[in-house]
Amino acid sequence: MVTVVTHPLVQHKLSHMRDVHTGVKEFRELAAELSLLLAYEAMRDLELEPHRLSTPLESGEFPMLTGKKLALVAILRAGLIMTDSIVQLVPAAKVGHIGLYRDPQTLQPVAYYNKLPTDIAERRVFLTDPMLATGGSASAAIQSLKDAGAASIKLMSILAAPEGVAVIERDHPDVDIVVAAVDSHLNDHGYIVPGLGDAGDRIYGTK
Ligand SMILES: O=P(O)(O)OC[C@H]1O[C@H](OP(=O)(O)OP(=O)(O)O)[C@H](O)[C@@H]1O
Ligand SMILES: O=c1cc[nH]c(=O)[nH]1
Ligand SMILES: [Mg+2]
Repeated sequence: MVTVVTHPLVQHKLSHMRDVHTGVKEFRELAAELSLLLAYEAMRDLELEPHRLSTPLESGEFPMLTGKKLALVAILRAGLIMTDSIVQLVPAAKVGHIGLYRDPQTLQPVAYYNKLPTDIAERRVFLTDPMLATGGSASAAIQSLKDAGAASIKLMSILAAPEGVAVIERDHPDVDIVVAAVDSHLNDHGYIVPGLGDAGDRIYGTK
């Protein structure tokens, strides 16, 4: 299932991220803010259970998070900006990292790092990468999460191409996707059009 978050705040911030005139500082801030808004949607179905506590006026039962513990997993590099932001909302979550880069010629993902919480199998996993383009990187990252035992995985991206969404639906039909927009198509270099350019380079100022 793909959820496109159409909230005006999300769409407004995304348009600023797309703008070629938006500089590194603002791009980074927007990515972090958008990540919080996407997490608000992606975490909508977290379970609550009543907890007894006293307000200054009376005692009662009030809802608090329960159920499975959480893990945030970033696909390096660009996914880091998202986990760094979202962990503010769920400070008890563990954070994992999967290092992948996309070979510019073949567009195939190349793995270079993997560090996941040892109890990932018992956690609800929120995998972050701002860009879902061909879907190769996200599909490989989901496979390595499953190989490590993860059974509940949601993918959070800022922008997707229809091609990437189709790859995840084909390879991992059990994984829900939350995005701010699904764009038109990929160009010959595997870039999302109209897109926002190279997310990693725009976040870290490497171009
Ligand atoms: O869906 P795909 O076609 O696999 O492309 C998407 C990947 O490309 C970008 O990373 P990149 O390879 O530029 O690495 P970086 O984050 O280190 O810049 C992006 O952050 C995704 O991980
Ligand atoms: O458009 C794209 C495609 C892959 N990676 C990016 O950062 N941007
Ligand atoms: Mg990049």
